[in-house]
Amino acid sequence: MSFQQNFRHYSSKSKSEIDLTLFPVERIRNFSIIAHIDHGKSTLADRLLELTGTISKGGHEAQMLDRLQVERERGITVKAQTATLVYNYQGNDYLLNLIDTPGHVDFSFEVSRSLAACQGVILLVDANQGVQAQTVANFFLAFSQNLAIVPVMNKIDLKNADPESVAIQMKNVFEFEPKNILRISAKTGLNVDAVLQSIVERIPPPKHCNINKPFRALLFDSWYDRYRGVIAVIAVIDGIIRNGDAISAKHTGKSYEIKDLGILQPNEVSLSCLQAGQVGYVVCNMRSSNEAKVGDTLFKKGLTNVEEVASFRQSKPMVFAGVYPMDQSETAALRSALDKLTLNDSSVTVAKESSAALGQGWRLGFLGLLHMEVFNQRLEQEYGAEVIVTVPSVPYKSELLGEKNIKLYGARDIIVNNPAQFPDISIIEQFFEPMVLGTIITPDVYFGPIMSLALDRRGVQIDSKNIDNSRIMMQFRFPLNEIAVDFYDALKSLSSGYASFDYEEDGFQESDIVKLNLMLNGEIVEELCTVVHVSKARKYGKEICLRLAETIPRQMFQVAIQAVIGGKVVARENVAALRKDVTAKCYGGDISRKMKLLKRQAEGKKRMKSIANIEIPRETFIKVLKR
Ligand SMILES: Nc1nc2c(ncn2[C@@H]2O[C@H](COP(=O)(O)OP(=O)(O)OP(=O)(O)O)[C@@H](O)[C@H]2O)c(=O)[nH]1
Repeated sequence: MSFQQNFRHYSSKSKSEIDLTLFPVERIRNFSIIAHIDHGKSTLADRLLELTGTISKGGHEAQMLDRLQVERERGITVKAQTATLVYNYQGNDYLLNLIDTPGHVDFSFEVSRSLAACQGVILLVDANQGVQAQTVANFFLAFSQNLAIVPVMNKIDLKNADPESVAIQMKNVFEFEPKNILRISAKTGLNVDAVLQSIVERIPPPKHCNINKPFRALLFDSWYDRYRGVIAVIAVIDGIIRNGDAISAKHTGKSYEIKDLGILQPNEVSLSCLQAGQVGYVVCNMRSSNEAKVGDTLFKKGLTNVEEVASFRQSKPMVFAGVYPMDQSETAALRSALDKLTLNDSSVTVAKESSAALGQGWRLGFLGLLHMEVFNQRLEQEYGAEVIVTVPSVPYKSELLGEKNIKLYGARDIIVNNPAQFPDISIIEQFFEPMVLGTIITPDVYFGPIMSLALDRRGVQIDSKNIDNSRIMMQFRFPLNEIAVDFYDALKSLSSGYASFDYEEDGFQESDIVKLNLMLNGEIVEELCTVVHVSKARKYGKEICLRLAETIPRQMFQVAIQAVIGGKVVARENVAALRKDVTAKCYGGDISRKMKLLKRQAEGKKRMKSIANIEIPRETFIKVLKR
C-alpha cells in the first residue's frame, strides 16, 4: 500500500469532533518512542501524526515551524511532542497518546517520569547505524519499568541499510526475535501503519485506572507560557477533571483552580473534561515551573491519604560549573537571561557565587554533561550572553570525623559542590566520589585504543561482548569526574566518530581524592583550586602551573607558581622578573600621547586582580579556568 493510500485510509477524525467520553480505558494506549539521537524519532512521530490525520501532510511545513518555535520556548526536552492521535483499528476508534520523553539519559530521571505515564514504548533503531549506546540506556530504563517494548528498525530505505546484521544485534543485546522486529521507513512512510497496529495489539491499556474514583493524575511534563503561565501535562489515573475544579499537588502541597484543559495535537485543543486513562494538559494558576514538579501527583482538593502515582524524587544536579559574565557590566543582563532560562528548566539549580577574580557570578548545577552543554548554548544563542563557564566539577561526598564536627555540620555525610568549600582533610573520615555506568558501542577495530582511554580515565571494565560480527559493546564503571570534561571528544576522535557513549548514575564510591591548591608567591588562589584523584594530582598540577606560567605577564619580581597538596608542593613553575623598565623612555616627547597611553593603562589595570602583589589580568583566569 502506498503512503498516500495509507494516509487517506487512516485520516479519521477532525479535531473538533473528538469526544473523549467515548474512549473507555480499554481503548486508550499511552506510549513513547525511544531512540538514539538521529535514528528518526521526530520523523516517525510526524508520520504517525499524519497517518492518523492529526496534522495534515500539506500543513507539514507550518507544523515544523511551530515545533521549532515551541522547541525554543520549551528547550531541550522537546523532540517529539506529546500528542493525542485517534486511530481506527478493526472498526473501533482508539485514542493513542504519544508521550514525549527527553531524548537523552542525562535526563533519565525525567525520562523515567514520562515513562511512568506509559504502558509501552517503541524502541527505534537505525537500520544502518544499528544499536547504539543510547539505545541500550533507553532500553533498560523502559525494561526496568516493565513496559511493553515494540522493536522497530527504521531507515530500511537507505542503500547502506543492513537489516540482517541489525536484527542480530537487537537479538544479542535485547533478546528480540527477528520476526517480531518491524522494518519501516519513517521517511517514505513504508510500513508505518504496522507501527500503529502494533501499538494497539502489543501495548496494554492504562492500568489501575478507575473513572468512578475521585480525580488523581501524574504530572509528567510542563512548560512555561509567557501569557498563560505553567502548562502542565498530566496522565489521568482516576476520575474526571473539568474546568473550574479545585486540585492540589501532593509534593508542593499547593492548591489550584483549573482554568483550561484539553489534549495536545500537538497544539492545545481545549476540551470540557479529561477522564481516567487519558493524557492532556491543564492550565491552572501555577506561576513558575518550579511549582510543576515532574513526577508529582495531582488530586481532587480535599482528598486525604492520596496514593502517589509514581514515587516522587527531586532530580539532583550532578555537574556544576561557575558562570560569569565576560564583562562585569553585563551582570544584570546575564541575571535576567538565567532567570528566563531556569523558568523553563527547573532542573537547573542556581546559587550566587562571587570570585575575586571573575566578579559576581553564579554556580549552576546540571543533571549531566549534555544538559550543561545545551543550557550554555542556549544562554549564548538565545540571550546573546557572553559568558565564562568554568571547568565543571562534580559533587563529592565527605564522611565527617568526630561527633563535634558532625554536630557542627548537621550531618555525618556532607556533599560539596564547589572545590573552594572542600573541607579540611583533618576532619574527614573518608571521601566518596560519584560514579557512572558507561556503555560504549564501537566497531571492534577500535577496541584497543578505547580500552586504553577508559583505563586512563580510571574506568573499571564490567562487561564486553560482541553484538554482531564486527561490533562490540563495552561497559565500564567510571568516576563521573573523569568523563566530565573531554571524554566524549576523545572517544569520538580515536574511533573516527564511530563509537557511541552513554552513561547512567551509579552511586558513590570511596575514593582517594585531594584538594589541589594553586599558590602564587605563597598565597592560595581559591578560584584555581580543584579536587582531583591522588593518582592524577601531580600531572594536573604540572599542567595548570605551565598554563599559568604562559599567561601571567612578567612582573618586576619573580613569580613562583606552585601546585600544593596538604602543604606538599607537587609542581612548580617560575615567571622570571623583568630586568628593567623598557618602556620608560619610549614616549618622552609627546605629552598628549603619553596621557592617552597612561589612561589606557589605568583602564587595563582595573581589569587586573592583584594577588600577592602580582597583577594578573582577567584573561589569565579565563584561560586557565575555561573549559
Ligand atoms: N533515509 C531515511 N532517512 C530518515 C528516515 N527517518 C529519518 N530519517 C532522517 O534521519 C535524520 C534524523 O531524523 P530525526 O527524525 O530528526 O531523528 P531524531 O531521532 O528525532 O533525532 P534527534 O531529534 O536529533 O534525536 C533526518 O535527516 C531524517 O530525515 C528514514 O526512514 N529513512
